[in-house]
Amino acid sequence: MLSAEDRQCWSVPFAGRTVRIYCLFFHIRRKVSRRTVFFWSEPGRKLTFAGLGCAYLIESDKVSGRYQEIERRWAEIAARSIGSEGAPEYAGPHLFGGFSFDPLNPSSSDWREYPSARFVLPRIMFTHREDGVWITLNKIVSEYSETLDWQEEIDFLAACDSQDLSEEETAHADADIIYKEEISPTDWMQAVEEAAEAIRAGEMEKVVLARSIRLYAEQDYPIAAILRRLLQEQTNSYVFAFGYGSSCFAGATPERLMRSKGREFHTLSLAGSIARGATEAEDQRLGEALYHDQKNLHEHQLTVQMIVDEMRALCEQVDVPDAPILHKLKDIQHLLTPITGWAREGATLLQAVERLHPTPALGGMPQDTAMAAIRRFEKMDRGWYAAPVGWLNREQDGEFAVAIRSALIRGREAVLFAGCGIVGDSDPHSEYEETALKFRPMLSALGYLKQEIEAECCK
Ligand SMILES: C=C(O[C@@H]1C=C(C(=O)O)C=C[C@H]1O)C(=O)O
Ligand SMILES: [Mg+2]
Repeated sequence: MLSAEDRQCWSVPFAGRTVRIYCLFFHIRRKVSRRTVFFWSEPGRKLTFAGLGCAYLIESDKVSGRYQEIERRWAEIAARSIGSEGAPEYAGPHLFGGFSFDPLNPSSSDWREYPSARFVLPRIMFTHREDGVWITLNKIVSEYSETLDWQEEIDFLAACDSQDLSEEETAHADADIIYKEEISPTDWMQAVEEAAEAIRAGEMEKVVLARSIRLYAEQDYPIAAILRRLLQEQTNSYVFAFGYGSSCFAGATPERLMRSKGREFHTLSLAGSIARGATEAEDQRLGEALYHDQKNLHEHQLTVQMIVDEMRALCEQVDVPDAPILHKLKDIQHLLTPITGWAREGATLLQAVERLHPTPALGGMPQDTAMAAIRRFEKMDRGWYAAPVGWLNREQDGEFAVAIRSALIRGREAVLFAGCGIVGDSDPHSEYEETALKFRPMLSALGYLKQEIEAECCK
């Protein structure tokens, strides 16, 4: 165990100096192309993981059965892990990865590095908690392997020089945007209107429609600096990044899908949104308006209903409060209902993920009709956007969040995603405005909002 000098900043004393974990990882990735990296930090930042390299890869291109395949293959490896006895709970072998939103939707070239399911046991993993920092090294060995040799990992970590690292630390995220591309707002609002009509005609109850914005910058986007900004600005959200090959999918999502520890299962319904106010009084007024707004309550309640039904199938006992609470983030406030359960014997985290995904907060209701409507109306590939991403430990416990407020970044190009729940009385213009709020965390991390403000000031 290493002691952290500056616990607030995810710093570790390493190779004679203090480095920030996210810098270390994304810096190394930039230097050594085609590296696999991930980053995961819980809301409140009590637990942060960062991983580098791939000791073992588990993928599935199955349309159905992808959750079972990942679970089965991880259980085989995890059951045979040696050498980590006595490691603290959050160190030792952990598996990180995610699923695509809709394996039935044809995949676009943007998402070529993000298949239907991809999970990685990292070669090197940092765990950062309030009580310390651990480094885990993973290697797959067979009964014929000779002595274990970690020299390669150690040399690899020692190879990053401090000067380059400090450059990465100070690199600011404000890449100049030279080009912005998005689906025409009128076309998107037209799709929302058609979806709302289909709902009023009784075809379904709710569907979540998303849109994307594509940005081209003058230089490559600096991933470490983008993560630093997300960590600083989105304190109530999970900050995540999955870097495969030349791409990095990163974001700051407030939405837990499922966390399991033994038989304790924790999930939530997060749906229904309004802006934050410029003053405390305005903020309170907006919060009150959201809390009593029938359209938003309906959007929220459909999600609660589906999650509670699925939780009842998985759990012996399910607890759900009668009313939601307000959940305030930097740019937006939501309705949130926490839902907990005591799992039936044998129920697993990935079974829960399979049952819940997509909840009506990301898909709609009924699920199948909503998925077909998304394919018809959206005309884009969501890839891993709005899909489950997270981690599992050796006991098959872990946590998954849905990857919203996110962007797929490749070199100088970034594609951002945001969506919203459409119900019968949705107003296309307000839904468009709601997606605009949901783009803000990533736009700000990419340095775009600052430029917009500067442009406004210069007018
Ligand atoms: C789909 C997104 O957000 C979801 C939709 C919400 C809504 O419509 O009110 C609220 C939270 C999320 O469950 C997104 O951020 O892209
Ligand atoms: Mg909404």
